[in-house]
Amino acid sequence: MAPSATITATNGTTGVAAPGRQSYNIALIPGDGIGIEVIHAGQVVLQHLARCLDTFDLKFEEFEWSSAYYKKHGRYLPDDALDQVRKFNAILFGAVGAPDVPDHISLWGLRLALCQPLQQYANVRPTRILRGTTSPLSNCARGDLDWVIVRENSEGEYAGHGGTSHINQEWSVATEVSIFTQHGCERIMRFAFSTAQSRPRKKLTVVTKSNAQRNGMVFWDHVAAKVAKEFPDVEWDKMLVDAMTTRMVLKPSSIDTIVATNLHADILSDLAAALAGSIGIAPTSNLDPTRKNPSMFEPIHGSAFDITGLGVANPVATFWTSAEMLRWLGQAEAAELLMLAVENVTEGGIKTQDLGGKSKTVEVTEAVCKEIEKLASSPSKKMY
Ligand SMILES: NC(=O)c1ccc[n+]([C@@H]2O[C@H](COP(=O)([O-])OP(=O)(O)OC[C@H]3O[C@@H](n4cnc5c(N)ncnc54)[C@H](O)[C@@H]3O)[C@@H](O)[C@H]2O)c1
Ligand SMILES: O=C(O)C[C@@H](O)C(=O)O
Ligand SMILES: [K+]
Ligand SMILES: [Mn+2]
Repeated sequence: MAPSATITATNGTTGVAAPGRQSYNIALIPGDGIGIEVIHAGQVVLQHLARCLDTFDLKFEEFEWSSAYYKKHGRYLPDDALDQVRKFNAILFGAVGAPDVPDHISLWGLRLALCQPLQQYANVRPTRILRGTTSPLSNCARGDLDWVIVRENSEGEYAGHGGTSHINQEWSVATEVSIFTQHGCERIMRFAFSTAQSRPRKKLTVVTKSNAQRNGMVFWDHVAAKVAKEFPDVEWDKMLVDAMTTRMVLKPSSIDTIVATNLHADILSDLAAALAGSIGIAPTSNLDPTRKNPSMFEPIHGSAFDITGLGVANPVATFWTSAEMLRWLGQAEAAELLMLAVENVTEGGIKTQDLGGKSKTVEVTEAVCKEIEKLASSPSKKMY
């Protein structure tokens, strides 16, 4: 058998391009609100891409797990949900959250109920300014903001430890305990250092709060320093999370790869997306780097109740997410072509309102499909 080519992906991992024609089974979980709108747009674009390139196949199966399902069945997922999704090569997820369900029920019922048991411990959130879009920062050129945020995705502030007692008493008490384990910290640090190593600048910032959080975060720093020794070619620094927000705004070009805890990175990544132009463009990969379980890909944003049903949701975050999914599956060329098509469209001014445009979700989707067709049939297709 011919050896497979190794491809370095922007999500900091290596995908393996198989020698023959590949077919991938994708589980679609659109979820709630605009999640449904953007995932269907993503499916259209992915199907079109596969058809135009004709080098691999995609098969989709949609799952109705959502807040509507919860209201009907009293739970977000059936008992065998994990067994069902394990049969797929990847999961494309929209968002979960409904105005009439408490947010902690929806998040723990669906997103965390999938990514935690599937050991998708690395949450990867690249951000950059796409062609034809601008940063709200006045002196930030396109190349000045090109980051990858690595979010610890299995423990920390999302460990699920805590409780409430003496409810409705004057002495009510609630705890939310952050957990930092050697295993969890080491694996995410190793992933982050190797992500930094795979990028041209080989530069990592470890975000912390070890001045105030004197146990977990001191431990986090200690593990970072230990793992750093395995990566002598990666230049790294450490920054308190509050100061990191100012650095992101004032000195964006000083940053390349970032690693932060589950909560810190959640907050920093929404900021990063906004600084790159909009939360409507930013992708997320929930990766199980061991590949024992399927990884899950989703736009960074939520279900956006305020714009649900208006047809104005930006599908670009889902398109970029889809490109990251293809890269993870070993289809790096298709991913490149998809991103080229997306940026040709944003550069051409076909943008939703969050990017200052007037186009609807469906218009952006159609424009990206047309662009894919053009690029796929162009004789210089090998240029991307
Ligand atoms: N991973 C997830 O499933 C996920 C992520 C974030 C929030 N949520 C849930 O979503 C619900 C709403 O949360 P929120 O309002 O804090 O965050 P949100 O990301 O849904 O929306 C924040 C703001 O950004 C805008 N926005 C988001 N995506 C957009 C897009 N694609 N195009 C244009 N504008 C977009 C929204 O209109 C809103 O004004 C809550 O239930 C929350 O728990 C889920
Ligand atoms: O914090 C979360 O996990 C929910 C959401 O804000 C996300 O970023 O996925
Ligand atoms: K999402
Ligand atoms: Mn978030």
